[in-house]
Amino acid sequence: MTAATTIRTGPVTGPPAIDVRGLTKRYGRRTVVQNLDITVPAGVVAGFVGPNGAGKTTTLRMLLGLVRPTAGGGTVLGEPLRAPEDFLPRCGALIEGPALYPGLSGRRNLHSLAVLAGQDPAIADDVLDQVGLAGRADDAYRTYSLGMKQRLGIGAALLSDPDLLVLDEPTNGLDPAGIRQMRDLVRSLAEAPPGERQRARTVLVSSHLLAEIEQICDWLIVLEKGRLAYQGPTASFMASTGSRVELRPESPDALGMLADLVAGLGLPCERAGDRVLVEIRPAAATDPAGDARPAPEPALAAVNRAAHANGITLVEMTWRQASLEDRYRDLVEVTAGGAQ
Ligand SMILES: Nc1ncnc2c1ncn2[C@@H]1O[C@H](COP(=O)(O)OP(=O)(O)OP(=O)(O)O)[C@@H](O)[C@H]1O
Repeated sequence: MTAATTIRTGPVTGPPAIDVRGLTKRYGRRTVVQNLDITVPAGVVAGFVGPNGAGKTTTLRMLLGLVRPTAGGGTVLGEPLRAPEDFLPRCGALIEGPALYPGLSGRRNLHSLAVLAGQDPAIADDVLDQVGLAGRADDAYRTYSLGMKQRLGIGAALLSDPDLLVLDEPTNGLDPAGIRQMRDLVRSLAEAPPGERQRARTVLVSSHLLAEIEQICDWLIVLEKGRLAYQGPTASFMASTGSRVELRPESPDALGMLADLVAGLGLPCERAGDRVLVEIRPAAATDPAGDARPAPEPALAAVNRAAHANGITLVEMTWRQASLEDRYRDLVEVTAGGAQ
């Protein structure tokens, strides 16, 4: 399957792939997942992000019927969470390192798994191609790099042609090249060659590598201390981040007046070296009541005009959009002191 011949099947309208409410897990007196409402539309690549110990693996295990929730319920692929036997045949998962035979080749490993599952072993060859291992299919598994082992593990999860694929930290321990290959693979898994796959495939991938998630996921779920910190389109998450503009006047003597002018326009700012740093907050985050602050570009134009009208020449205006990391840090601060 090549990128040129693939089309995206989702996101699609229709019932969500995952729709759970109040999902909670307690171990003894410790609540490790608290009251999660998660909705993942069918056909998206959804990123499940959170620091170590946030409860990602526990949640994924609950969604796959491997751990019984203390409270909460809902549906996976339209079937009740409490009846995993009804949806598991349509799921594939890589939750822990793949359990494959070191002495067998990649092909033999997948053939054996297919036969054990009562499937046509020929599917193993398609899957090897899909995960980029066709060229090394006959080498022993133990000779594979960590990235190749992970990709073969994903291959094993793909044997049943699942509608929902769950991958727990597939980039863990990989070098930058391995991460890049995994990123391309994960994206391609929600796509399908024309005519081959009529149903949308949903991929739920967990990671603490926010930059990776930002690049490959349409949908984002952020977990912090067992609680939901954000859920929605990745693009909306990014749009709700603020940005910062750095202004450098031609003369450092103008810094004080420039800062006053910017503050007079209602924009928070501070002086730093030969610059004035202006914070441009998204309107919704700044004032939920709807008292919108200027959007970045009109705000910049207003700053520029005010500077010019007061005889200040700006020799630099640099606009830096806050990264996913910045936004994530904000969220983590807000939700700190959560479930545990
Ligand atoms: N079987 C268990 N018994 C007791 N506590 C558990 C059990 N499984 C997980 N926990 C605790 O639940 C919390 C969440 O763990 P979990 O593995 O779900 O987090 P995570 O977000 O996947 O973290 P990581 O990225 O480190 O794997 C941790 O504090 C962990 O120690």
